[in-house]
Amino acid sequence: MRVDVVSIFPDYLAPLRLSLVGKAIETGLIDLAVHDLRDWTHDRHRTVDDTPYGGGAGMVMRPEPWGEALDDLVPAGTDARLLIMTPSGRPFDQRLAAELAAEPRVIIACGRYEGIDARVAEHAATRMRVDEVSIGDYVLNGGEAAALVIIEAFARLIPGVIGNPESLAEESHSADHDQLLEYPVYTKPAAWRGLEVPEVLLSGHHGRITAWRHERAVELTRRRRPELLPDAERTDELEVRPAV
Ligand SMILES: N#Cc1c(-c2ccc3cc[nH]c3c2)n[nH]c1N
Repeated sequence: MRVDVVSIFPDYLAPLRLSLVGKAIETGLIDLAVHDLRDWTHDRHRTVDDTPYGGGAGMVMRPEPWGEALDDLVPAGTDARLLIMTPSGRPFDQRLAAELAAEPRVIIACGRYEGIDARVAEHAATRMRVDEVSIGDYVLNGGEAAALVIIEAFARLIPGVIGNPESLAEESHSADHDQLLEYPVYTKPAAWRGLEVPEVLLSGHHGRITAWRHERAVELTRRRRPELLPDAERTDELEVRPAV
């Protein structure tokens, strides 16, 4: 998979060279290129922003550099998916991560200031698939942090990136796990600061362990994210429980 990221702060994406995503890049599973949007400006000050039409605070990113960047990165006839990071975008979730993991080509546009001129998305959509995406209902200063999150989320789903693909199956929000939150995990020592590992996990009884883990996953999901519960697991009674 080829991933291009365009930003005025390309160094912000340096952490992608670390850890699992970094290994995937080294082994060629992912071909990552990070670009400085200012390389597509032509004035002495390498200007990427201007005042907003209609007034208002802040500045808006000019369409011309973005248009030229996308022309170069996505030649006519190329099958590519453009993600534009924006707080007003569609919520990013595991389903979209899985979709992106199957794409041959993803370009990620990281805006700054008050955002990117709306015509960039409009024009790009005439020749590629465009998704305006948000990683959550809070406001960042730019799209780079969101790009890091999204790239990590989909890169780890690419076959070969995670050593043991079985570990993907039981994760929170994974389609294989009924969209339940992940059950609590424990490791040695069996007793730590007076706190014991649940006995069932020491029993070696795999059937009981699987059942216990599912119960904990449902309980946790009901308490923290009831909207994720399948209908069969929902209960209407108000559960007063310690906030954990
Ligand atoms: N994705 C996402 C975002 C953003 C975001 C994205 C791009 C820009 C450009 C200027 N400000 C931005 C905020 N804020 N919160 C999110 N979930």
